[in-house]
Amino acid sequence: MTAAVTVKAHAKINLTLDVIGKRTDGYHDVEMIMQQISLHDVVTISQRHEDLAINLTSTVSHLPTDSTNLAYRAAMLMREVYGIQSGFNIHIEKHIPVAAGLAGGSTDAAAVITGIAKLMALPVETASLEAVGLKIGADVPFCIRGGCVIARGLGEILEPIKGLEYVWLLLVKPNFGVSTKEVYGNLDLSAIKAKPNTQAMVAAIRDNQRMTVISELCNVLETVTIKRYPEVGMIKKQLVSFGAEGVLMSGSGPTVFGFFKDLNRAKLAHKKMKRFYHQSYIVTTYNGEISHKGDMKGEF
Ligand SMILES: C[C@@](CO)(OP(=O)(O)O)[C@H](O)COP(=O)(O)OP(=O)(O)OC[C@H]1O[C@@H](n2ccc(N)nc2=O)[C@H](O)[C@@H]1O
Ligand SMILES: Nc1ncnc2c1ncn2[C@@H]1O[C@H](COP(=O)(O)OP(=O)(O)O)[C@@H](O)[C@H]1O
Repeated sequence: MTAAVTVKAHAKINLTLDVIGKRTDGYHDVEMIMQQISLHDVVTISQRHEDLAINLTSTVSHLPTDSTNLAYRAAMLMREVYGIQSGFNIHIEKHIPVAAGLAGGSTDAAAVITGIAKLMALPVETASLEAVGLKIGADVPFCIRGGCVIARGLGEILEPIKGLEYVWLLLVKPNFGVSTKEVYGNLDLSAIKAKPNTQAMVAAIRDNQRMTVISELCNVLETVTIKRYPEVGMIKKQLVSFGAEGVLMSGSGPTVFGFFKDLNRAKLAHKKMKRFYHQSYIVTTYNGEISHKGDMKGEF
């Protein structure tokens, strides 16, 4: 049996995000296009033969190492669902900013689920692992699937689509985080004026119509987060003034991403934004190892 498994846990952005309605359980039905990006954590998992403990370590001191860490919960759940009689050591090399709208916690949980399945050579289908992932959070099934999808339902009904081709993006995370629960909780569906056109975005991605992709960027959760944190709107304007062709907040925020024509323009804007926001990263879209041209964790 393999001694340790290492998984790259990629972050995501939302190219569109629509909320269709509120459900009776308090959750919301969504329709959104999710795209993985090159920025990733590195999650290493090994089996503990001596006990049943989950021993989690990470490179950042403020990240919880107990059952409030989604990666920890994922390991507990895998043990329970598949009757695994051993513990696990999990190490997270953290690069994705926390509480940022980039699915940092969800992707670590997804990496633990797929990592344990591989480590233990479990004969399971991806769909079963996604069902386990949904018990942790709405974004976890997508993080297991990867690439680019239209996500519906809570975010777990996944329709894979052709991914956005290699695009240079600058991510800027303000120096605060937001709670996804609070953002959905403060959403007033009747106040939403601009809704995404999911099919128009799918067609623009498929046909590689860059300018149409940019004009179709739309996230209804901006109505909540930008109202509460005007700084997010200011970052969008700053990115445009520094050369971004299109800008949008990812997920519930507060991270903003901007599209850049080439790496040089992205680097110029990055230099300017980094003076105010140390958590800013040049990244690319990510559609799997084969099509990807490098290994960037956001080191620019
Ligand atoms: C907004 C999005 C967009 O991709 O991402 P993030 O900004 O979190 O990255 C997702 O919908 C977030 O997914 P995720 O962060 O996994 O959500 P969960 O942990 O399952 O839920 C956190 C809270 O958000 C609310 N929630 C979440 C998903 C959903 N479809 N409807 C909801 O109302 C619920 O109040 C829930 O208690
Ligand atoms: N492995 C993890 N990485 C990041 N955050 C985590 C992790 N486990 C639990 N969390 C918690 O989950 C919350 C949401 O973080 P994160 O998943 O990064 O944000 P988002 O859902 O906005 O993408 C934070 O309060 C954070 O403390």
